This record gives sequence, C-alpha cells and structure tokens, in this order.
Amino acid sequence: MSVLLDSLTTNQCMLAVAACALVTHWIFNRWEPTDIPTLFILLLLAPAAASTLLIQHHGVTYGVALTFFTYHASLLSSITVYRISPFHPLARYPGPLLAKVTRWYLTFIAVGGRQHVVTRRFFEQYGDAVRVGPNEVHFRDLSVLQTMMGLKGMPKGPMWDGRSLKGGKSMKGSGILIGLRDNATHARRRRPWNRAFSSAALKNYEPVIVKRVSQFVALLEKQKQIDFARRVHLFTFDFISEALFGGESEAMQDDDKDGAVGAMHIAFKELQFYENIPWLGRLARYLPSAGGNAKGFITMCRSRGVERLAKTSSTKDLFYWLNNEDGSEKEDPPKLTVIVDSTLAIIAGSDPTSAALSTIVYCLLTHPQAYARLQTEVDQFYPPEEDSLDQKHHTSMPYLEAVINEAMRLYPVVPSGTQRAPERGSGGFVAGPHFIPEWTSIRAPTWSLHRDARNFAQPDAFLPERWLAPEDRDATGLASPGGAHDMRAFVPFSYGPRNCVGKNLAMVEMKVVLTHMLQRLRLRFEEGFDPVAWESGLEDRFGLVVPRLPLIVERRI
Ligand code: HEM
Repeated sequence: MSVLLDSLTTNQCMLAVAACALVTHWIFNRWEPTDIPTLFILLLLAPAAASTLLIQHHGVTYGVALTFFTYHASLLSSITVYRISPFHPLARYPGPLLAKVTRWYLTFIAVGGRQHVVTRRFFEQYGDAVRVGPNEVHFRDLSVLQTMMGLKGMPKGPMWDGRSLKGGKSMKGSGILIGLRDNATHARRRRPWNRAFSSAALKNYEPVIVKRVSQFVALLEKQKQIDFARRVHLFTFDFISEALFGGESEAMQDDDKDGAVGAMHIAFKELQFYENIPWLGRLARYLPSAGGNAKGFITMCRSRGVERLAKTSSTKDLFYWLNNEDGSEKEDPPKLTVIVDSTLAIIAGSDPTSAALSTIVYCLLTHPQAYARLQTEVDQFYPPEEDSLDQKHHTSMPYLEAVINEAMRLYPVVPSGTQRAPERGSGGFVAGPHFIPEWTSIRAPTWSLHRDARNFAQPDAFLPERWLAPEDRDATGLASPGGAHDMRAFVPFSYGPRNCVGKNLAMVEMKVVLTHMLQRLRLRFEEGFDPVAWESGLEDRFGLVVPRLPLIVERRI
C-alpha cells in the first residue's frame, strides 16, 4: 500500500483528494447532513486523513494546507456547478443566480429585515415561482398555498431547526409546538392548545382582557405623548402573561423594568439568522456567546413557566390546559414540554397582536376618512355611557372588522409566512401543479399574496370598504375598489391545521382595545412624523417588527 502511495505523483494525489471531495458532495446531496459530528467528519476529518497523500511529497505543513485547499475548493466547485446545472431538481425554477448557488444570499437579505419586500420584487421579476436558495422555492400561487398548508399538507420546514437553536429536537418532538416538524407529533401536541382556545375557554380570558385593556388605556390617558408601538407591546405582554400564568405581570406599570419585552426583538434578529442557516443554530447551542440574547430571553420565559408549574392556578389559565390540569389527555405531558410551550405562548401571544395593533393605528391615522368612519361606528355603539370593554356590539360593527382585516392584509405580521418541507423519506410532495422534491423547502409569502392585484384590487391601497357588504360600501362616499377580492389569499393567521391557534383570542383582544381606545381617546401623530420612513422601517424578522410610532393622545370623554 505504502509503495503504491509512494508511486503517486503530486498531481495524482491532488486528483485523489478531489475525488474524496466529490464523494463528500455526493453524501451531502443524498443525506443533507447538518449534525455537528457528521459535519466535523466530512469537513475536517476527511481532508485531514487525505492529507497523508500529500504530506509524503511536501511535508506536514504544506501537505496539510494543500490538501485542505484542494479538498474544499473541489467540494465548493462541485456544489456550485451542480446547483446551477440543468441536473439540479430545482433547475426549472428561475431566480437570482447567486441565490441558486448559496443559501447566504437569502440570509443576507433576511438579516437586513427586508425579505418581504425583496421577495415581492422577485415575483414581479421572475414570475410566481422563484428559486430563492439552492434548495428553496417561494410561490405566489394559491393552489400551492392550499396544498402545502392544508389538511394533508407538508410538515414545517428546517427553519425551525435553526430557530429552536436545537436542530434535530424539533424533529423528535421536544421542541416548541410551532417548530414541530412531524405532522403527527404536531397534531397530538396541538390538542391541548385547541382546547385552550375553544369558545368556552375563551370566556375565561375575558376578565383579563377587560382588566388589562382598561389599564392600558388609562395609562395612555395619563401619558399624552407616547411611542404607541412600545406601549402596546407592553400591554399585549402583560395580557398574555396573565392569561397564561394566571398571575401578575407589570411590564406596562413598571415600563419593562427587567427588559423582557425589549429583549424579544433582539432575540428575533438572532433567531432569524439561525433560521436561515439551521446548522449554525445547532452549533450556536454549544457556543455560550452565540445567540446570547435569544438564549437569555428564552431562559427568562422558561423561569416563569417553572414558577407556574409549582402552583395550581385558581383560574383556568392557558397553562391549565397545556399542563393537562383538565385531565383530558390520558398521560400528562412532560414538564419540559409545558414549559417550552408556555415560552411560545408568551412570544406568539404578545408580539403579533401588538404589531397588528400598531399597523391598524398607523393605517387609521394615515387615512383620516377611515378613522372618522370607524369613530362614527364606535360612537354609535359605544356612546360615553356604554361600557366599551364589553364585546356585545362587536358583531354589529362591520367597519371595525374591515379595518382590522385591511391593516392585516397590507401589513401581515408574519410577512414571509412559514416554511414547509416534504416529510423525510417521502420522496417529495405535490403542491398545486408543482412536484416538490425531498430536501426542498417552500413558502408562500403572505406579504406577496396579500399585495397581488389578482387577489385584491388596488393591492397597495388601504381600503377597508373592500371588506364590507356591497350595500355598506359607499355609505360615506369613500372609494370602494370593486374588482378582485379573493378570500383564499387572505392568510394573516396562516392556513390549515398548523395555523395560528390564538386567532380568535387575538381578534377579540384587538377589537376591545380599539373600541375602548377610540371611545375614550383622540390620537394623532406627533409633529414631524414621516409615514414613508415609518413604512420603510418595518422589519421582517419572521414576525413584523414595527418602528417607533410616536403619538399624541388626548382624552375625548
Ligand atoms: C394578530 C395576532 C396574531 C397573528 C396575525 C398571528 C399569526 C400567526 C401565524 C402566521 C402563525 C404561523 C402558523 C404557521 O406556522 O403556519 C401563528 C402561529 C401561532 N400562533 Fe399566532 N398570531 C396572532 C396572535 C396569537 C395569539 C394571541 C396567540 C396566543 C397564544 C397565538 C398563538 C400562536 C401559536 C401557539 C402558534 C403556533 C401554532 C402551531 O404551530 O400549531 N397567536 N400565528
């Protein structure tokens, strides 16, 4: 053997190293390994072993360096050529060349916070199916949306391995509900959540809504000059914390003294990076300094879950259902599962609702006629002597719902939607007219669907009238768009069995906030507010992060 090795020339040794790299590429292609031990073997150990070939010609230092260079250059070249070649399974999809070559292209766009806008531009440039990564395609196509998200749809995609900072955990079922990538496990874990948000259970949260909304509006009355985006986030945080744990949370009162709410958006930025490069998320788990804000925030949320676990609540809070305190499930869930899911509840139950409320207020203030029409509706049902914390008139207030829907259409709070991918070992999935090969991730970005003129006429205009029955539309002479209005494309809460479980709670909460606030307060932008700058400051961090919304608040009654 050693005689054979001795007889090889330097060029032949380099060819052998390159051949090893091609085998590695084949392994990557076939199994897409992302776990750290396998990456370590393929990217470090394999070239280290191959370097014995060149060491005999060039000594240790130069031999090892030349081997590593040859190995990784061959691997990278082979991967690049394959990804842009006609043999790649996604070759038929158009898209930016760099996006086809490397995942870092989309990552770079995503960390800039503008993925929602850039993806829409891609659709305009390339058509309704765009390859945005070596193994990722985005669709602006309702048939894809419905099949990928529907009852027999695809499981959640690998972005959740990165966001959970735990890689494979989300495949095995111990991650948070939203990140569970196995449909059966997800459906099982979703059952207590569905019970927690049934119509009967929602009644239990009503006293918390009343208490927290009146506290929120009373604080606004006192403050006069506010950053609405921040204040409303503190409100939704306190509300969901109390609805979840039954106990107290005083972020509104103490102005987020422990920084929990502020930390959420910093954590979002970090997690967004890892969602794009999931294997780095797995690595970050072992590096104490990586993802520090996200880890700190998650630890803080978990500690609240641990505290609640030690008590039994006197009310049927959300934790009551998640912890199987109603006894509906034969077996109690593992404590860790309850704790991680209560972390999810804090984030999912506070951030999107606050972002939606900010965009609703922004839309009203930039459209004074719509504001006036909503004010008229609120005054009709909630004159000063009527309790505006009581939901009893909501069903008779079509304009209230129209305003909420229209703001969520224009500014969906999960702008890029969530990723789905075919089940491992399934061979692929048929989504609408497309065959999606295994190892491919897809999305139907909500922002682009909502702003497609084929789905909604005048897609960039704020026209709540489009949501009204025809006879109500022109009541105040405001423009009504007519034309396209495709409800299948309206998915602010996502679609199908893995959609937002808190949708009904969020709608009630937003309606109570708006009716109570509009009954009691007059809102306007602070002098010098620039709507164009505000809109371009919106960031897609999986959740929509809204910039400061400086308002002047005056009492009406
Ligand atoms: C305006 C407010 C809200 C919007 C627009 C919204 C939107 C969404 C979206 C788009 C998803 C992703 C679904 C998917 O992966 O396809 C989601 C998931 C989720 N949301 Fe909401 N959400 C809102 C409020 C809430 C509230 C108040 C809660 C209460 C805790 C909540 C709890 C959840 C949970 C637990 C999930 C994960 C569901 C699952 O994977 O089965 N959300 N939400």
